[in-house]
Amino acid sequence: MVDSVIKVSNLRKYFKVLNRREGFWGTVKDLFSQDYFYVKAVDGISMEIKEGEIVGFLGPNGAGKSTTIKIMTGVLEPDGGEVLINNVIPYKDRIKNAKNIGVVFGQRTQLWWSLPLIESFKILKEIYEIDERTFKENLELFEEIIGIEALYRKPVRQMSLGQRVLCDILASFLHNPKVVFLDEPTIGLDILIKDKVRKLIKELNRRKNTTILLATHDMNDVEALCPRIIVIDKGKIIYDGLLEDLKEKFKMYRKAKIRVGDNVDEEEINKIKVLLLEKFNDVISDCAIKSYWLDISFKKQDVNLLEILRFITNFIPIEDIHTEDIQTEEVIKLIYEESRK
Ligand SMILES: Nc1ncnc2c1ncn2[C@@H]1O[C@H](COP(=O)(O)OP(=O)(O)OP(=O)(O)O)[C@@H](O)[C@H]1O
Repeated sequence: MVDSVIKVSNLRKYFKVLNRREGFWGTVKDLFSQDYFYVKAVDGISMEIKEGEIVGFLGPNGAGKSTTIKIMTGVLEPDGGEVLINNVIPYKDRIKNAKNIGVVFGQRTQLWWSLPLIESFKILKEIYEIDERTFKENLELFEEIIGIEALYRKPVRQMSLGQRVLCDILASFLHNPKVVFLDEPTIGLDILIKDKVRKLIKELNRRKNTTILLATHDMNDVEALCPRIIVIDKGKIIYDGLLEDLKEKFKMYRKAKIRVGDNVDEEEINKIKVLLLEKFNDVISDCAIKSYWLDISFKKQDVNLLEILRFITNFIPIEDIHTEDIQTEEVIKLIYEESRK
């Protein structure tokens, strides 16, 4: 049986936050204030992730993803519950935990800004006590997967964001950790580099059987890398399972993209949107306006698309229409909505 490398049970982390007042005198009064409230950043999370799994960790802003990762990496101590990363309690044994894990925060680098990349790698070799053979083997593997030898002499500050992220990912795998935490690794990257980053993550996971927890808002990351996803909202898990199963659950939804005539102005499109949502409020889950397009997500067994089209043409002309299955992004949105009902 494959072991669980990440084990978390009823994990909790609450932040005490001051109720701040406005203005100069408000700030002065705040200095003596006891008016606190608690933010339940992580509110009873449990999960088990097995060796070699890549799991997408999703949730809207402020859901508690980074706080959970900070607890798993030993940066924060939880207020309750249990956490074991490769059988180590991270906040109790930070050094041992650090040897088991790799971390990449998309917006920050762990590399030395002014040093050539290879020097950063050499420092990491010393910090993590990587033996010569492992170091050499990993550099050869990295070379084989993405060929970055040309970057070795380049200081990190001279790299493009994409090059920097690729190097940060490599650095996080250099000491052969059991688990790698990736927090928004593709944020701000262009589409080609995103693709390269995803391929690199996939290949490193395949070659090294590393467990990866990937926090992201980018559904293309999820599609490309994560068979399983854990979705959290307001500090609680609202879905833990296969992405495919979740899509199956919402497969009754379809999306119609409807192009209205050029002579229809924005105000009219907005009016139609309101009317549509009124008339089909049980079956249309979402209606967005993008330039001259109306993007409508609807439950296909409950309404015939022709009914919707007929309704629209009562008011404005339609020039074109495409239909497609609902995308992962909308599926995730639906699960957020369902959990908040
Ligand atoms: N140091 C802190 N002090 C007070 N509140 C905090 C602190 N860190 C996080 N929070 C709050 O805890 C909640 C969870 O934040 P967290 O950063 O974990 O969310 P997230 O899911 O990572 O969000 P995002 O996708 O925006 O990064 C938020 O309400 C946030 O404001």
